[in-house]
Amino acid sequence: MKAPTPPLPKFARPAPPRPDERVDEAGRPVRPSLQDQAKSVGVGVTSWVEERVGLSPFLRGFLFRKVPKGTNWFYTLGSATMFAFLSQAVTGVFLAMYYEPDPTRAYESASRITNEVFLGELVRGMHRWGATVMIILIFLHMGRTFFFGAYKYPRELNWLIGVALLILTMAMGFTGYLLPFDQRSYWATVVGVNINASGPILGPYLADFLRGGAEFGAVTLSRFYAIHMMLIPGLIAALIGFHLYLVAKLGTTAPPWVKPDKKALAKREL
Ligand code: HEM
Ligand code: HEM
Repeated sequence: MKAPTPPLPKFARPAPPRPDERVDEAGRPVRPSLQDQAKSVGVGVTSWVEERVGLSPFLRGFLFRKVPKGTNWFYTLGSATMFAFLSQAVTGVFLAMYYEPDPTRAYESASRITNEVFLGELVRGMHRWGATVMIILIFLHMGRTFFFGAYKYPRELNWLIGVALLILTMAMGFTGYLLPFDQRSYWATVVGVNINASGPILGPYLADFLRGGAEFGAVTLSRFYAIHMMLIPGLIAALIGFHLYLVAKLGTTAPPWVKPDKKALAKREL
């Protein structure tokens, strides 16, 4: 008699038989077909990861979630903003490989990127114009969510996270602007920091924090560089993650001209 199989721990699921472990009715091993062998290279790797990570229910829920009738191109503006940010991150990392955050070297290193580094002019141009594109897209996306009433219950928190993302994105533009360290970027930043200093109560402290003391100098540049390269991108990435989690959890707002589908609402499908 066959020995009973020991019970699996509660949390474990029996693994499906692998192509090379299959047996026929008489219990003889079945040679995997060529197709099975080919599958085990690609699909095998994904299922190996999936069996251990278990992300597919989450991904399926996110990628195949229902969206209301009437969803149109305006709904792509959030994703477009996200891709602008990703493009900024990729081009920014390449710029950081050549850029030197030192007052005596910054201008020279930035012009070396434009004039000498292979494709440097293209990458720097993409980063410079990408910054403007991201700001335009974020405002258009904010306009879409405002005019479609997507800030109302239950999405108020997502709107507030959006406001934080807007402020952080503008702070990226401000901190990045100093980095080329030419006359224009230097004096524009001096003016910007002085405007901050004129704010009530916290203003002078914020200006001291940005300058790294009472005077503009080498510390100011490395501070702006660290804030631009690490602090704010980390915050933006984390907030985008939370923003998207809420979009998936709460669903998408229907356009104002589409009547709510009461049946779907009752079933909490939208
Ligand atoms: C992870 C993300 C990012 C990294 C690693 C990064 C890195 C850099 C570096 C190394 C520079 C100096 C090179 C240069 O001046 O050409 C720079 C410049 C700049 N960055 Fe970023 N950046 C990032 C994201 C952003 C974002 C999201 C924005 C704005 C929305 C932005 C706006 C700027 C601007 C305006 C400049 C000045 C460009 C110029 O005048 O040449 N950056 N960035
Ligand atoms: C880095 C900036 C941002 C990124 C990457 C981003 C990304 C997204 C994405 C991908 C969506 C879902 C698709 C869509 O509706 O477009 C979304 C929805 C939403 N976003 Fe943003 N967003 C950003 C900034 C903002 C800002 C500035 C606000 C408002 C102040 C905002 C408020 C919202 C709201 C309320 C929704 C829900 C829309 C709905 O239910 O129809 N987001 N965001």
